[in-house]
Amino acid sequence: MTAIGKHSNQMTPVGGSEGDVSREGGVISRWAAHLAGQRPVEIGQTLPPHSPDCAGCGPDNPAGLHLRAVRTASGVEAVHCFDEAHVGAPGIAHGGAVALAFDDLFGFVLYTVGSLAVTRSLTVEYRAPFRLRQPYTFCANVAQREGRRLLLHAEARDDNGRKVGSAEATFVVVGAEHFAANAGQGMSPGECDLQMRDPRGPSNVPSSVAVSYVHSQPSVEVQ
Ligand SMILES: CCCCCCCCCCCC(=O)SCCNC(=O)CCNC(=O)[C@H](O)C(C)(C)COP(=O)(O)OP(=O)(O)OC[C@H]1O[C@@H](n2cnc3c(N)ncnc32)[C@H](O)[C@@H]1OP(=O)(O)O
Repeated sequence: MTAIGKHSNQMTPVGGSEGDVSREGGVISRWAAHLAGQRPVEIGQTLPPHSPDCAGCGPDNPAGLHLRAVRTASGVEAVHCFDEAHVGAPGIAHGGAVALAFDDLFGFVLYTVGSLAVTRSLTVEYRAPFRLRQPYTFCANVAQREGRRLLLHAEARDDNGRKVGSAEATFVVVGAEHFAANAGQGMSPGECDLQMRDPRGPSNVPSSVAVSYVHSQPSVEVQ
C-alpha cells in the first residue's frame, strides 16, 4: 500500500489503527499527532473514528450510524446500510441521518488534509430515497481549499452505480483548542429537561427550522 507523504498535495498527516481512541483528551492528542505528521495514513486503510461516541462513526454510540471509512486515492469512502434506527418515512432513511452520514464522511476527509476543521455549512441533495438495508457507497474529497475554508464534495451511489445523493460543505480550519474548549462543557444526562422548559406545548409545531453553525454551539432558528 502507498503511504501518503507529509508533503504530498492534500494528502498530509494522519492515520492510526482502527479503535485506537480513548476519551476526549486522548482524541485531541491523537489528532495533534496526526497534524504533526507522526502517523502516515495509507490508501486502503480503515480510518479511526473521530471519537468513541461520535454519532457518525463512534463504536460506543448506540444511536450512531457506526460508519466505517477507508482512505482512497482521491479522498475517503464508506459503504453504509441505514436500518430501522434511522428510519424516516417507512422503509426510507431519515434525511437527517443521510446528512449525518455526509457530514461525518467530510470529517474523515480531514485525515487527508492535515488540518482540524469543523462544519460551517452543509448542503445535501436527495436525488432518490435511501432505502433501509441497501448498501450505499459514499465518497468524499476536498474540492478546493481557500485559506481557512475547505470546500468539500461527496456523493452516494447505490449498487447499480446510480447517484442517490450528493453533498457540498464548507469546513473552517480550527486549532485543537477549539475542541479542548468545548470538551465536557455540555450538561450531564438528566440536567436538560426540555419538556419542563417548552411553554408552547406539543401542538405548536414549527413550520421550518434553520440550523446555523456560526457559533461553537449551533443555534437553531424556528420559523
Ligand atoms: C480533536 C477532535 C477532532 C475531531 C475531528 C473533527 C470531527 C468532525 C465531525 C464532523 C463535522 C462536525 O460535526 S463539526 C460540528 C458542527 N460544527 C460546528 O460546531 C461549528 C460551529 N461554528 C464555529 O465554531 C465557528 O463558526 C467556526 C469555527 C466554524 C468559524 O468561526 P471563526 O473562527 O470565527 O471564523 P469566521 O471568521 O466566521 O470564518 C472563517 C472563514 O470562513 C469563511 N466562511 C464562513 N462561513 C462560510 C461559508 N458558509 N461559506 C464560505 N466561507 C465561509 C469566512 O469568510 C472566513 O474566511 P476568511 O476571512 O478566513 O477568508
